[in-house]
Amino acid sequence: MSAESDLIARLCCPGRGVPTETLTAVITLAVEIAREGREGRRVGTLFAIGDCDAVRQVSRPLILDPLSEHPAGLRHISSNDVRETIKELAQLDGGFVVEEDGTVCHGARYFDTRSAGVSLPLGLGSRHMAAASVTRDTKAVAVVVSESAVVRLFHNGAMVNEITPELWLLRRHGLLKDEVEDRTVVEQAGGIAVAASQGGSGERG
Ligand SMILES: Nc1ncnc2c1ncn2[C@@H]1O[C@H](COP(=O)(O)OP(=O)(O)OP(=O)(O)O)[C@@H](O)[C@H]1O
Repeated sequence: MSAESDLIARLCCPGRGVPTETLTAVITLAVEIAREGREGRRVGTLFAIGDCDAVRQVSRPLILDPLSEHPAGLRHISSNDVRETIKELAQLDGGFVVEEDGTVCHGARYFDTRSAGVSLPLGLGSRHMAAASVTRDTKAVAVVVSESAVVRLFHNGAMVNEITPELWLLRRHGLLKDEVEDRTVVEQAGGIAVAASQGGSGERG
């Protein structure tokens, strides 16, 4: 099992309720947004996945919601139409809320943010702080696309992985050799540690 699929499996533990397929689909979409941008510009956005009732309590719409009124059956993340719609909407301020089953329920959502009790590397801005905050206040897992074209995963109020889109795609297509170095964040009891690890065989806390 690779370092990333190992981490995804742990983030998708039964207590959290986010299935592996949903988290993998969101990360893959996030990687596409990071790589493609939109109309020649870099795009960043945020996905909060799971525990949607609690996430709604700590967030609010920034505009009339572009997604929520459509039938749930038309809003699944596996649909090409939905993925292209999300890529378009990702240009707006705010982020998306995704149900455990992969139904995208809200877009352009602002997440209430408090910095107390979150763990964030210096240099990251308010979008990442919002992701850390929503995962501290709920059981959601958050995926951030940075305008710097990096994808970061958060849970329990902390960043747990930093994904380089090209490495993710190479690994998914089986083209990444094990010795290629990757930057992996390793969960430890009560916190996290950042480690430079060998792809597919990272150290474990
Ligand atoms: N609390 C929030 N909830 C949802 N979206 C937010 C929130 N705070 C900021 N954002 C979004 O993040 C955008 C970028 O903000 P900022 O540059 O401070 O974040 P950042 O963490 O540095 O992200 P990036 O790496 O993409 O620049 C804002 O324009 C806004 O769309």
